[in-house]
Amino acid sequence: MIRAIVTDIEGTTSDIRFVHEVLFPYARQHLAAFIRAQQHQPEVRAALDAVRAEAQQPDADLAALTQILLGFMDEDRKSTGLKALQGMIWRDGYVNGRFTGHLYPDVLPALRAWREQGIQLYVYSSGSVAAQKLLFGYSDEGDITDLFSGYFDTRVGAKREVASYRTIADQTGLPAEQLLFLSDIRQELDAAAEAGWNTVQLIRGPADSDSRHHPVNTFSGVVLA
Ligand SMILES: CSCCC(=O)C(=O)COP(=O)(O)O
Ligand SMILES: [Mg+2]
Repeated sequence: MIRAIVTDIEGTTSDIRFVHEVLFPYARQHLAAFIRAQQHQPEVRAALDAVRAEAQQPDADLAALTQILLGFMDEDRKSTGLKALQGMIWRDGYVNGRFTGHLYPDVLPALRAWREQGIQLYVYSSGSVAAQKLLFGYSDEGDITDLFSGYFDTRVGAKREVASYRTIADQTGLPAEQLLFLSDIRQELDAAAEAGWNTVQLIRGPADSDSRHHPVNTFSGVVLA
């Protein structure tokens, strides 16, 4: 019996185009000015140090860091330091009404129905936990963060690593067979399945013929065993 559902964001609850055509360009546009202005804030300093370590450039100055971060963005690298900075930059965009977090129309009714059935809901995304809370806090449908019991990001590990799903299971306090992961990416679902989780693949675009995961086009197609 499924007792908790963990959902991915990009391509699952929300359109990839919102992330790649709205969020990522906004972060790119504001990156240099943001790190120049906020470099002494402890959480910004920590993220910049993490980027220096990841890039193996311990002495990188702000100009070098900006180039490193733009390169990480170009390769859509799921760098924890980059993701932390993107989340901080997006805050202004959400708060000032420049954009709202995209939600497919089938998502909110399903999340509400699952909560009414007593199922716990969690988020697992490469976007930082702060960025996840912003997307759902300033979503197209308003603030829906009260639906979620917790949020996980790459600090528990990468989404294609089996160990990440074992860590999340430990943190929910539930056995793997009572957990369901929703994602559009086959390799993430493979890792979750190897950790013993149930999986369902969201197919918001073209079919994935190589996948062994149960495919659905919308959250309303998710059937809980
Ligand atoms: C929190 S929304 C931004 C998502 C993001 O930065 C990203 O890299 C997409 O990651 P996901 O794991 O949701 O595919
Ligand atoms: Mg995804």
